[in-house]
Amino acid sequence: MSDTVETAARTAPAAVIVAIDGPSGTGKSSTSKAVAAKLGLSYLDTGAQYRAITWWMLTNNVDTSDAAAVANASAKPAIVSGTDPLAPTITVDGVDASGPIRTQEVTAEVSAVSAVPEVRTRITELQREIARGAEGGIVVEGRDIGTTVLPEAGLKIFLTASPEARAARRSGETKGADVNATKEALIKRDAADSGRKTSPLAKAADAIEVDTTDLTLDQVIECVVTLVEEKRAGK
Ligand SMILES: Nc1ncnc2c1ncn2[C@@H]1O[C@H](COP(=O)(O)OP(=O)(O)OP(=O)(O)O)[C@@H](O)[C@H]1O
Ligand SMILES: Nc1ccn([C@H]2C[C@H](O)[C@@H](COP(=O)(O)O)O2)c(=O)n1
Repeated sequence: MSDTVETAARTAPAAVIVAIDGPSGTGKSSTSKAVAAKLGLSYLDTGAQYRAITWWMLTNNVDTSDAAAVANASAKPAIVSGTDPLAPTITVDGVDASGPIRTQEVTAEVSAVSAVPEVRTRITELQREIARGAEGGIVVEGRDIGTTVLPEAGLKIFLTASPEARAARRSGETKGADVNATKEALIKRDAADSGRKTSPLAKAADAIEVDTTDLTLDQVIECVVTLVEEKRAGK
């Protein structure tokens, strides 16, 4: 090994896999992106992948209430995720899907599609492949990352927040949205995601829970950055 390579190997922080799970609207995406950008890690939004496959089902007239039909079609779409935290991307069959996957229509159907075991197997394989390929480390956010997708993750965080705080945050994004209706929709989606048989939304036994109800986004980011740095330092 040359001196330069040896020095780089000694000084480069160890590649870490960070799993960030939690219910809807707890701040997983905002926190994960910011933490990954600050620490030079890759970033994977696994919810976007489930949304992408749901969008494909809807645009290809697959009945999303028919689990067998969804299972049969689950291998068809080519889903590609870009992992730069400053510009994450998602394409389906080569088409940019970042806008269409955020529609109400997709949000309403994504829990049903993501509960189908064949869909989970397919998307979980993609996620593991991406995490394995992220040589500098990665922050992966979702619902079952710490429990099922990457149980070997070096650091697992489970974000929570009260339904009221989460609804207020979401309503702030869509001006004029009814906070109570938003809250009911969040609670319904969490119940479906927690209640499904295959790898439900759950906190891993070794995850650190961070209640973000009374924290600003900056405070949550700082807290997670500190936890990653401590992990890298072997504390
Ligand atoms: N601690 C916080 N305080 C105030 N607002 C926050 C906080 N965390 C996140 N937000 C805001 O709440 C909204 C939802 O956050 P975000 O999309 O990161 O949540 P999420 O857990 O990824 O949600 P989902 O699972 O539905 O994708 C965003 O508008 C974000 O800016
Ligand atoms: N690891 C994951 C990530 C997401 N899902 C499902 C359940 C969510 O309701 C949906 C959309 O996720 P969001 O964009 O809101 O983070 O995708 C899942 O089952 N497992």
